[in-house]
Amino acid sequence: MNTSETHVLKFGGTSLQNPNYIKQSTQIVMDRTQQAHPFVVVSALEGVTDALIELTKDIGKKTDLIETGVDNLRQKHLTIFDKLTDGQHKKRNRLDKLFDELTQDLHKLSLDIENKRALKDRILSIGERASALIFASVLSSNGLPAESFEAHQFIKTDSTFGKAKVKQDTTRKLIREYLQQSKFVPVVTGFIGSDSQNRITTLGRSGSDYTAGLVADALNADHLEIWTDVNGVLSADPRWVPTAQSIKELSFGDITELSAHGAKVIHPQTIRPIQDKGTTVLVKNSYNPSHPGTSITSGFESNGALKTITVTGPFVKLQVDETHAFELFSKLTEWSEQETDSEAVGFKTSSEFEPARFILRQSFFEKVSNLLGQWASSRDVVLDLQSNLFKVKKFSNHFSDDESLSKRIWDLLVSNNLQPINAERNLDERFISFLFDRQDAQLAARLLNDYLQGDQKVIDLFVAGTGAVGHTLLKQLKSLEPEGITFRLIGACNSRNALWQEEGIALKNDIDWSDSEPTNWELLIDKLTAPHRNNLIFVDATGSEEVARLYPQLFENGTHIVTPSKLANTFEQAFFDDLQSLIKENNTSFRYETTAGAGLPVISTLNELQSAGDSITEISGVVSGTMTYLFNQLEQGVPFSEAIVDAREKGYAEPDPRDDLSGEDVARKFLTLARTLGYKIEREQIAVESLIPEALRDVDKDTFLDQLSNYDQTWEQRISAAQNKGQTLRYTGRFKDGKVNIGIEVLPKDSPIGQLKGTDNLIQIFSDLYNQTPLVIQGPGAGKEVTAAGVLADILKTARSLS
Ligand SMILES: NC(=O)C1=CN([C@@H]2O[C@H](COP(=O)(O)OP(=O)(O)OC[C@H]3O[C@@H](n4cnc5c(N)ncnc54)[C@H](OP(=O)(O)O)[C@@H]3O)[C@@H](O)[C@H]2O)C=CC1
Ligand SMILES: N[C@@H](CC=O)C(=O)O
Repeated sequence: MNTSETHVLKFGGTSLQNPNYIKQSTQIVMDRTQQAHPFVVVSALEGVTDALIELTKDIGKKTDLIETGVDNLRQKHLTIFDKLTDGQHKKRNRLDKLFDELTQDLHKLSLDIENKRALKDRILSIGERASALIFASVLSSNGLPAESFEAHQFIKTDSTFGKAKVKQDTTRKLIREYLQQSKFVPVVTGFIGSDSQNRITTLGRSGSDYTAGLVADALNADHLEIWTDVNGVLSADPRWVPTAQSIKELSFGDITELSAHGAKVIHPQTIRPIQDKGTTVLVKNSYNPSHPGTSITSGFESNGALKTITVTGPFVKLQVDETHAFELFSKLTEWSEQETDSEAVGFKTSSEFEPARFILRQSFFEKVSNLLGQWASSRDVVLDLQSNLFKVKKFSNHFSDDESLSKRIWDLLVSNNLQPINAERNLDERFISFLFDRQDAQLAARLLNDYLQGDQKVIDLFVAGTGAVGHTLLKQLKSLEPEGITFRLIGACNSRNALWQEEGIALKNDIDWSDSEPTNWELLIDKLTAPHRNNLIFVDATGSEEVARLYPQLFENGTHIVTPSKLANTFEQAFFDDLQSLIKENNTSFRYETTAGAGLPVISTLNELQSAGDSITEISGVVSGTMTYLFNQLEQGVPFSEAIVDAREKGYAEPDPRDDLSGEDVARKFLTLARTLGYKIEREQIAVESLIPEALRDVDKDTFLDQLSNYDQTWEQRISAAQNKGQTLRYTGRFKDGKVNIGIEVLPKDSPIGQLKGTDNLIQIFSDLYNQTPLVIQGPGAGKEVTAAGVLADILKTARSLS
């Protein structure tokens, strides 16, 4: 063991939630011995302190539940012990005995024969005492001799049970005496101490962090490491802000301030014992030990870059009539002096002559409501009462030197229709705080967090349709790292399953549908149009009419849409017009580049020519990849029926290949192009030559595919006839003078269109500027890869246009 450095590693309950996590945490300690002398501090196993608190509640009325409650805890600990150790009998007996002790203490508590508060602390201490025993035994069983220490032997406190104050000098001396001499790796119980009469005390919730700080101080540790279940200190609580990011570095001042203002990172006292030392504090993720986490040092100067949001609550906003305002103010002042929670009471106005407004912690409000009840017997005193409110606080060192920062924050909230119920700005303490109801608090926290990430924009995506195009798109998205943009896939669905994960679905090759629900568009639309949505791009890769008909609802809610589906633009003209108005009114965007020519830049070229003042006079050529593929296959002797099935299997043909063969797909493309240019045309006005044999026009898809081979010979003859004359068949379309014509053309094999290969499209654009020779766009016009890439390009353009 290299003892040149001393590292104190504290493992919280989340790092000790089951045998696998305990094993992982002990492995971290074992690996550390290569580099330093480790001292371990542990919390109780996850959920155990809560279970102990629950057992103590109303104990007098439920003594019959003591045995079962204790037995559950005993079994939980012994099972883990047996699973992870090589059966160290003495330690197992000690563990077992702890639960006998617990039973006796719970009975004593029910009989009310001893100081209740002291008894409760002793009961709560069982969690840490049991976990330290297990942790040390696991280390020893794996070849690293370790010894558990009960910290009440050396952490000396006053007798404030539940939140005892530590006597730091005595504690420091005793920790050194006990731990420095240990030949083994010490595993210390967090959270507990003892008073001058050696009665066990506790240091308050999350007090194990504080224990670790005290141990680090006494041992002059080089590192104090807090091991938890997230990648260090995050920019916000991920339950409020799923995009919260890990902060690389913080100063001691930053962390103390954040902890005091509700960031549940580490116990506010943790840093105090070591703040004048050179100890580096690291907050790390025991599930992801290679992540650097957050480093907190006394020397670090955050220089205003403290990018953090906290959300605290719930609060109550109370306004009383002026006759009672002063009395309530005095009473609250008196009560708040005894409160350790700095946010229990907030005053807004407090003059004798006007209604006063108070913002109170909801739990504290109970005290106040009794008083109001007494007053209410004489008259109505409560003028306004709002509950379930939350404070969103943004921290920055820059409020004092950058006046525009708070204005920018206000503008951000206002532009998202967020009106705080109350706002406070506190220059000295470096934060600005807004009070909202729960829903607005969530949106505000997300907006502020995303804004604070500076250039990094967070864009939510929902992908409907995970077939050929949708699935390929998700694969392409996985390997994309666009500068300044983080895409968060909040949902995806196909016709069977819908998966929704507000915090973002992990982008893997295939979506894991195990937590999905059956697809239900009514429910999905409710979620997609929830009022707090911001910067959401809905991608429709379904080709489904049901989905395309939902666009108006999405646009109305400010959602942006990207789609390769030709449907929405080709329903009745009135629907198209309606979409255009909604897009304008709601300042949203609609990108559908891949609906004509797949990945080829056809629509953007038309838009650019028009916006440059050019006037388009004709669009003609081949816009069906499947048709080019089909004719080329036929020329190589592949039967008609096989070529169609093959085109679908390769992902060129539409979900229903009859849409290609009927010419419907080409009609939709020309209709889209014409409407994009501003022409008003109904689908019925377009003449289309269908390749579907008369007899198969009204049969279902399976019968159609079954009977297609009956027509193989006819097509073989038609193709050879053309080939014999040096000609070829191509399916073309022309839009000119407001009219569209679509059908088969017989062309010389060596003409530009006759030479098309694979799934090529060739689109000629004639305009005032391109009036002699057309502007020609040529390339593959079908296929999942090129189409998905085109959809991705539209997503990126949309994302870049959003603020
Ligand atoms: N393939 C190409 O080359 C090009 C395709 N496009 C267009 O892209 C779109 C998708 O084509 P492609 O990927 O080939 O088609 P697929 O048939 O391979 O995929 C369609 C997907 O949409 C899902 N779906 C269908 N209806 C619904 C519904 N009502 N609700 C939810 N999901 C639904 C299907 O679910 P399930 O998996 O359960 O069946 C499937 O996952 C079409 O509009 C097509 O015109 C555009 C340009 C080129
Ligand atoms: N089925 C279509 C796909 C692209 O829009 C085609 O073959 O062109």
